[in-house]
Amino acid sequence: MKHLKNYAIVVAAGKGRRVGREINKQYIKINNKPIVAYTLEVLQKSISIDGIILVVGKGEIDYCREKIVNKYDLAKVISIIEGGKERVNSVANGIAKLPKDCSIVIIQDGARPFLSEEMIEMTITGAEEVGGAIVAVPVKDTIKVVNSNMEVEKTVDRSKLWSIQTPQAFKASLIKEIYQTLSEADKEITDDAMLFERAGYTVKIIMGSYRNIKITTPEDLFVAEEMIKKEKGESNV
Ligand SMILES: Nc1ccn([C@@H]2O[C@H](COP(=O)(O)OP(=O)(O)OP(=O)(O)O)[C@@H](O)[C@H]2O)c(=O)n1
Ligand SMILES: C[C@](O)(CO)[C@H](O)COP(=O)(O)O
Repeated sequence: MKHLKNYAIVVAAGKGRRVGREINKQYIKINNKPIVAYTLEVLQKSISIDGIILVVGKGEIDYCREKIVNKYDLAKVISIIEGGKERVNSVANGIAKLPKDCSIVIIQDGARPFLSEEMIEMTITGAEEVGGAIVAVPVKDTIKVVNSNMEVEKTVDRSKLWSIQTPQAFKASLIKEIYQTLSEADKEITDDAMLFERAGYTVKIIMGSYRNIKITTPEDLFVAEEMIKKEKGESNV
């Protein structure tokens, strides 16, 4: 029987506008290493990942091959390809490049460098069991619905609300089929599980970590720097 494999798609083709730096946020260095290299290193180390497809911005392929993949010995990276207009289009480009022997695919934000090997293992197991599994944490704040006049309409019951992260893992056969139905109207899709849910498939929640932040605004960069310093024993925090 043919041995089936698990592949990761790392999407790093965004512009990082909200961080507001001149370079794309995934290449900002923390402790002298680009953010996306931290993300890729965890996948490289995972015994459950056989190969990685790295999706990057227009004109960034050569830079990524030289300054990220070769420099940090990321030998599992099998393709570096160009992304699309929205995140969902970058994921679609990655899915189109999946090798035929792919059993489970893990989709990971390049800008979320604190994933762990345990999250990878648990989402793969969850996807094998029910089709899809995503990492998430319970919402901590009180959540209110606010109208356009900045007045509170109501307070939502947060007991069922979870904040969604990556990694997100799916049976490759199902996610390939779903992404074939993608249309222009799907540009509002903010994670891969949304399409999976819409198609009626089950998505299991795996407990994530409040450390597993996405670098979205300048404050996240500060927090990420402090967490990395602390891991290396260089901080008083
Ligand atoms: N067209 C896009 C948009 C986003 N991403 C990736 O999807 C992840 C999550 O996206 P987000 O944090 O929204 O990144 P940006 O789009 O870069 O941020 P911003 O909206 O601030 O410009 C990031 O790793 C980003 O690089 C992508 O591959 N292709
Ligand atoms: C997929 C994701 O990380 C889940 O939180 C996120 O939705 C992607 O980024 P965005 O900031 O919502 O565009």
